Amino acid sequence: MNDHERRLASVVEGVLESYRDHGNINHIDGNNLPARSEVSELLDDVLSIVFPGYFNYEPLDDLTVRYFVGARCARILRRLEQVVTRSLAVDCSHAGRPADETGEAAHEHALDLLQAIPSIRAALAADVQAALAGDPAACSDAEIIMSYPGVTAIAGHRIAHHLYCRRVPLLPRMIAEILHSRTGIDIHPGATIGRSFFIDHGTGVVIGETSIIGNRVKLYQGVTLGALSVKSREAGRRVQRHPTIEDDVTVYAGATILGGDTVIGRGSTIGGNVWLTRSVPPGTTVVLDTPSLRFFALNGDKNGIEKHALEKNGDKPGTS
Ligand SMILES: CC(=O)OC[C@H](N)C(=O)O
Repeated sequence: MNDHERRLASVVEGVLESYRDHGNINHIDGNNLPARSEVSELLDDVLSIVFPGYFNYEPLDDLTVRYFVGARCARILRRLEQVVTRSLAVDCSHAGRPADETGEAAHEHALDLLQAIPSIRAALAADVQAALAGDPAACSDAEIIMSYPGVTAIAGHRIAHHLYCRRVPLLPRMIAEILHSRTGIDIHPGATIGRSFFIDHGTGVVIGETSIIGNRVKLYQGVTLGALSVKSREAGRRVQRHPTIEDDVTVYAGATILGGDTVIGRGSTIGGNVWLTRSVPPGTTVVLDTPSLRFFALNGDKNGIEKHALEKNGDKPGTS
């Protein structure tokens, strides 16, 4: 062995020793993990049948769409089976269970997701409509579907949430993080989100695992629906850690709403940069009085509070 080879051998020994010392970040049990790139491609395949014609080069018409959907469904089924099998195997290995029945379970999960596409599409049709109705800058469905990060995020979320609710491990979170890196919007797949949901702009939005969001809710960039304190995994899993946002609420840019007991009552408006850790009743407008950093929360006096904020700040509450 020359000096170069000796040094290389010693480097390898050092790395192997670190594997023995820090086993929690090794995956050396012989099972393949789902690759991030294949999950990303799988997500694109699903999106291509959810929004047909928008994300594929071949033009579709009444005749070709049937063959397109057939071919894509077959490919999604095969790819999903593979990644779900591997995801289930990771869970089995953590729990010390044999992974012998994962293939059959994966087949069921894959079929189940494909069967859910029509209902996922129904929800997304309402989300796209909410974007068109809620943003004067939006010109068409095509513009929204092809360019709005909020719509990409909610589309992927509705797919990931379906898998999460059926207890598919790992994969829903991988989908969520792929969407996070594509859009800047971080929605945990566990979050429950109602109909006609719209995130405008979107960068920096964080929606935690146990958040519950009602119908016709609109969020702007930088909104956090977060946990009030970090709990241990065991304690945290049993309780709601993130807020409930009731129907018809708008939350403006940069607002932070925290805690599992925090309920934003229906029809409320939460202004830009507000920090909120307690509930507000229906119809409340909460704005940050910037000069003195005090909150104004008035129930049912939307005009009064907005006027006050205008007088104080010389600007509109919230930003868009
Ligand atoms: C969004 C958020 O506050 O997350 C905090 C932590 N990851 C939890 O889920 O409790």
